[in-house]
Amino acid sequence: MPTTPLLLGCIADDFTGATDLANNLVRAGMRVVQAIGVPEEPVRSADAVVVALKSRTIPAAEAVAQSLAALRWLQGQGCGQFYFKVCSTFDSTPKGNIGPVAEALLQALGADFCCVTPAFPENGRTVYKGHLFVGDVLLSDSGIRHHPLTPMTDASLVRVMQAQSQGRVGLIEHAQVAAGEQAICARIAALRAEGARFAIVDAIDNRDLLALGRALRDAPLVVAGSGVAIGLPQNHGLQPSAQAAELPRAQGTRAVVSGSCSVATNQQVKEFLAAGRPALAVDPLRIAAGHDIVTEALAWADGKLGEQPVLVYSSAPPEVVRDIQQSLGASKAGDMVEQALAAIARGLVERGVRQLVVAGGETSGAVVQALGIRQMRIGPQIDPGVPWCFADAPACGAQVHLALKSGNFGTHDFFTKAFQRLP
Ligand SMILES: Nc1ncnc2c1ncn2[C@@H]1O[C@H](COP(=O)(O)OP(=O)(O)O)[C@@H](O)[C@H]1O
Ligand SMILES: O=C(O)[C@@H](O)C(=O)COP(=O)(O)O
Repeated sequence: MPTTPLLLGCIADDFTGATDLANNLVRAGMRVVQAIGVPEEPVRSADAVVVALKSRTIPAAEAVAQSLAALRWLQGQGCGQFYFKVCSTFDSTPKGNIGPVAEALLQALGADFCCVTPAFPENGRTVYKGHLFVGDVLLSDSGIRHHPLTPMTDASLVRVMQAQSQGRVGLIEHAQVAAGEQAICARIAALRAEGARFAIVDAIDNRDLLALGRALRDAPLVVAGSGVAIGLPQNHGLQPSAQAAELPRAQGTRAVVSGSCSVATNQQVKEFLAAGRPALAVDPLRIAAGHDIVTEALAWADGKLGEQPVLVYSSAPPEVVRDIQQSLGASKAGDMVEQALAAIARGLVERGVRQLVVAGGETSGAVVQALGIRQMRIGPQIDPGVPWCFADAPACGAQVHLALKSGNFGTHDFFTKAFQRLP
């Protein structure tokens, strides 16, 4: 057992999501350690641990098994409350994995109900009447409808969650959330009395999330994007803190590896190219044809690494991704590209890159695993949802600053701005 029990035990379904959650907890006053997979040793000097899984798109039974293993470890650390971090765009397949994992966690905790909301207003994710908006448009009209692995075509979260769950899904509407903690608690009690297992919760601004956080003080489980995290540390007397954890000074050369095909990332790649910076495109069809893309990319990087960041990317617009998936299959194309980019990232760190931005959740998972990283310290925020982190990368015998950027997060100039934010 650690010296003091953890206040919050978190399980994130992907690696960028985990840093996003850790970032919001740190800003709201918690000391947070992010573990890659279930840790083998206890964590000391932390209020919360975020266990990062890569379970968003794997078969539901595997996602359940991994999440339960994480839960057992967190329970062993004395955690009093648990947080299942899902994507702010509710990315999931028709078979899950949000519903099956949430139900398994509830059962393991001996609980019968939990609130579910991906709302993250600071990043334009709001929920109203149970419908998820991304910026000004419904989820189903946003770029997420073209996601390579988890295209989201229905904005009704009650419907999406119900399709993945055995238990009944209800709704806590904005009027109740805006009325504050007591009204939310009353609505939760009513839904539980009606036999609902889940409630999608409307939230359109941080005030809503803070009220929801207070109402969830005694909830055993929360299923949410990172937004709700801003409202939980207050329940332990912790105050928001603008001071992110300090990280060591940055060293080495800089690189960006991007496997995200999301709208924001495509724009960030475009802006990097337009500035005439060194960039290399990776073509999935050439990987499939047996070309040694990894050696080619690293040979290219040998001549380019220096003062300015380099970019290696497979990011592409939806019509190009569609063609590639038609010829290779979506899952095979995804795996191949992830493995290639992960091997390239490892080669870049072996060549002295010590400041690495990775764009894409699945891509980040593959890169972090290839670097052998087990734990990350969370540092200053670059943009909402994306902090710098610092980690030992034992596979390369190095320490590295890493920014794991969710596909749709970050401003257009993220791939250059990020490096200016490091001490
Ligand atoms: N050009 C491409 N064609 C097909 N699939 C691709 C291409 N580039 C990347 N991918 C795959 O698309 C998926 C993108 O997911 P991810 O890395 O999670 O990004 P995001 O954070 O934008 O969702 C990954 O599995 C990646 O390997
Ligand atoms: O909640 C979010 O949107 C992010 O934290 C996240 O999980 C995004 O996933 P990717 O788009 O796959 O990076």
